[in-house]
Amino acid sequence: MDNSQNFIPLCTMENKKSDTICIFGTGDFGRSLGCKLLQCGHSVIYGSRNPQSSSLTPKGAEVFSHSEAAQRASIIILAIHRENYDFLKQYTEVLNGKVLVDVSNNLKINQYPESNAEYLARMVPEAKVVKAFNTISAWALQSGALDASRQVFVCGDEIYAKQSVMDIVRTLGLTPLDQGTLLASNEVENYPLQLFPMWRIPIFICSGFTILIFLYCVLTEVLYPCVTLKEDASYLIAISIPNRVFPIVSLILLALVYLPGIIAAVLQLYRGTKYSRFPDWLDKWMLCRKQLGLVALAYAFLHAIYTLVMPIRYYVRWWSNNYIITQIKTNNTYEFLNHYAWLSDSYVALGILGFFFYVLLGITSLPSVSNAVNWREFRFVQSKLGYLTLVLCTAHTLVYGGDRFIYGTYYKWYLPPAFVVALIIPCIVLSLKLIIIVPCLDKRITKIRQGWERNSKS
Ligand SMILES: NC(=O)C1=CN([C@@H]2O[C@H](COP(=O)(O)OP(=O)(O)OC[C@H]3O[C@@H](n4cnc5c(N)ncnc54)[C@H](OP(=O)(O)O)[C@@H]3O)[C@@H](O)[C@H]2O)C=CC1
Ligand SMILES: [Fe+3]
Repeated sequence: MDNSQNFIPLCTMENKKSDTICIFGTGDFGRSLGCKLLQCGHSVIYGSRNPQSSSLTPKGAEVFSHSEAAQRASIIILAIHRENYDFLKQYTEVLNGKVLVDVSNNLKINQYPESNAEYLARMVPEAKVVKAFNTISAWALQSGALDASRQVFVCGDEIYAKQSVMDIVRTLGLTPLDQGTLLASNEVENYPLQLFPMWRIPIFICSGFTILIFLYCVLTEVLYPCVTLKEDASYLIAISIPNRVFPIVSLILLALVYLPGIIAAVLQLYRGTKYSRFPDWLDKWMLCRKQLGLVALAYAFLHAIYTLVMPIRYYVRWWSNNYIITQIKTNNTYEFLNHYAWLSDSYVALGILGFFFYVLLGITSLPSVSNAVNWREFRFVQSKLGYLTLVLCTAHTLVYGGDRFIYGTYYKWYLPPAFVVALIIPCIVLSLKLIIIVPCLDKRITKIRQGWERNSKS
């Protein structure tokens, strides 16, 4: 049966606003959306199980039975839970050719084998099902607090139906994002249920390293002196230990941003082709590199701030006063060591430059900035400047370590393992990168990446 005559695409704003929009369900979402539609100049009617007793519906909207309401409109928004869709079976006739907007969400990701919108399309095959509005909450529609969620994902198989819904979305001051056909509805329905999916692995890795290194520092710098020397060094927990943890974790995370790219290059070199899938773990790792880098930047920021407050710390002031008083008492002047001045200035300079490029990397990863550069420029900044940052930060840590070990007046036995932990991954990444950029390997990898080389291993 051809029902295309039943549905007339809405082309102009004038048509759009005069066309009646029907909402099935007078619950929270139905009422909020209806209210917003009325405010924006649309004519709204409701379809309800109990048209007489629906007293909470917004002023200016009439409430009818489902079949009567459906007859009066060409667009019907279903503000009803999927579990209650069964009643629609009795109205398939009147719903033929109408645009049915599915706004439903589920309680769990992939709760049903097929998406709610596909389920609806199967139940009312002659209707034009469009998925929309599920990412906007009733509360946000009511209170106008739409700052965080102005985007409305829209998908559907019928292009005109989808276009009409997108036009309505625009008249509400929201931004429609075309997600394609109903095949995308599963993803659209899962979207509001996700909790920072791309951030999970970075936060997990970062928390793991933070806890381990923090515990190591507390054990060696607080508990060990407490047990062996009966010394209370617990004040170190507030600033000294975090300021050891943040740079170490930051450097490790920055190296972990570049490690998957190197593993991928080694794999491609080994396989001799790019036409072969990476293992799943590598894919996931590659996808969360930006988030890893941003967490690393946050830790670098903390390290910078913690370092800046050093001079106003009681412990540091006491230590430096004591140092001067000791010289006076012993009538002794410690000589100025030129190489020591060089060493300490070098690690500070390397740290400042490393931090500067770190921030630059963070800024260029912002969508508004990355949109302003082309792909090659973006790759240049993220890759070349990224490696430069890694080199500077690794050098900063190495020189700082050298400063402590060679000339430091307070060399401690527990520092070398901490430096090894901080430097091992960055050093692996940098050495592998040095090997990969050897001209013959670099040429080969360029060939592979441009698809000129395929071999039997693919
Ligand atoms: N609340 C929110 O913030 C959001 C909700 N949604 C989606 O909107 C839909 C509605 O949610 P919400 O308004 O919160 O839910 P409510 O429970 O508040 O409202 C659901 C409405 O569905 C109707 N209904 C209930 N049972 C049946 C049935 N057996 N047969 C026919 N109609 C029935 C009722 O309307 P009546 O009595 O008039 O028939 C009821 O008011 C859901 O699919 C939800 O996932 C999407 C985004 C955000
Ligand atoms: Fe530092």
